Amino acid sequence: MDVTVKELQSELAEKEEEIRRLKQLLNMREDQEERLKVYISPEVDVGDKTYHERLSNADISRYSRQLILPEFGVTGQIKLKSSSVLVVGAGGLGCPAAIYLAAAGVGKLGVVDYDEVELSNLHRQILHTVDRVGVSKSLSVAQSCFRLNPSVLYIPYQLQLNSTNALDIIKSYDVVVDATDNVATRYLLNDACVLANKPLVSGSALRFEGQPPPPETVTNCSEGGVLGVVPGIIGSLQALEAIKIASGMEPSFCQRLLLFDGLDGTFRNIKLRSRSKSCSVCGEKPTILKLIDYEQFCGAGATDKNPDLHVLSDSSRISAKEYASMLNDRVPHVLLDVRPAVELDICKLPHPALNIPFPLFNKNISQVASQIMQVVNDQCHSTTEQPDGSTIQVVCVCRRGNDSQLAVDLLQKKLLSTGVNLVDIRGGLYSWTKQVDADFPTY
Ligand SMILES: Nc1ncnc2c1ncn2[C@@H]1O[C@H](COP(=O)(O)OP(=O)(O)OP(=O)(O)O)[C@@H](O)[C@H]1O
Repeated sequence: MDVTVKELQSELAEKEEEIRRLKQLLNMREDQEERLKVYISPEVDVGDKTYHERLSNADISRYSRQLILPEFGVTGQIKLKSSSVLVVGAGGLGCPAAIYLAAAGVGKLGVVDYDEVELSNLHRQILHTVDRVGVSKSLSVAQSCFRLNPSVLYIPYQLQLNSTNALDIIKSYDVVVDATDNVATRYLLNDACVLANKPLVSGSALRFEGQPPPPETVTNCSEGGVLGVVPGIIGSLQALEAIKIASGMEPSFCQRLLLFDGLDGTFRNIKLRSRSKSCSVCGEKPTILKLIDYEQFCGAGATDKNPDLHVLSDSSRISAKEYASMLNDRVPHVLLDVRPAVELDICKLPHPALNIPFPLFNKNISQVASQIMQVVNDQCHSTTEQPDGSTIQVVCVCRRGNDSQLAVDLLQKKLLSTGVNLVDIRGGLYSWTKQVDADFPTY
């Protein structure tokens, strides 16, 4: 009975939250419509596209500094105002891209993102705010842009762009900006834009670099890290390119790739080879005539959410709570932390740990295994047997409980004959915060 009441309460809370968000969206749309009546100049409707013939006085004041640019001028502004841009991804790249497109006066701005704002987004996803943690990212970006320029029509899409919905959404926009963070969506957007004949402006930013990384090193901001200003620079460049295309100016990166290195402050501009006649998407005899399953094609998910690995059997895993009891009971063991050294400065479990970052396991497992055995032997006075005859435990931990499993798996094969008992902490430091110490930081 209790469970049912709890379930109903949580369902009710979810519904209330949904109603709150829908009300927010409705208010925003109503407000927008009101202001649009004041701001928008006379329009001529041609099919499903709205063309503006002239600029209002408010437009002239607002855009005056770009109107006096001979390369852009009134013609460019009117074209921009008649155009629509879809920004896919409302994160580190999408925020700067969207705000500059809105500020410059694009006519319609669509923003796609399935995710919600998290605290760890705010150092670089600068249109979201502390009070919007938990709110839809696409809505949050639309709200921030609306505050800057209410004359733009904003369409937030809280959904994951996939092979089923992509063409339908893309077809009502003139330019598409890829501000996502995973390979499957990048392929999807490429093919969808070729099929729909829409220009695509792609960008990527990781660590200190604004460039696509080599496939074997593909990671994401959550794993690889990123200095917030780097996506700011790349997203702004994407906005510039999209504005040029939408306003009828010459694009700069057609068949070109710009590489940015924030560590040494350099830009490199690389010429790409021209369209291949044999390309299966845009070649002379294309074989891809409709969107395919890009997650399967890339062998990777279309979100950067890390799936939980299940590599070890239950007997090789302990919970964070069980480890806390081990510490409490002073059970002798070796704690092996496999996170990169830089992450140890952020937080550590309350027990001295041997730190061997996980990439070293793949590089030289023999050396790693002997390093661990040395520490185990030192601790047990040259024996793996404890006074009561049981074997000593090596407890492996990482941030989320994926690398720790892979590390234990590799070590178990290597140390099979030594009698060392290897386990990992299920869910890593995340579950330590959840199960043992709510004050322990998560990152
Ligand atoms: N297929 C997709 N459809 C809609 N949104 C997408 C899709 N793929 C990625 N995104 C969105 O693109 C954005 C990419 O931005 P970014 O990498 O800065 O954010 P993040 O995923 O929140 O970062 P972190 O890795 O720190 O969690 C994310 O908000 C993500 O939800």
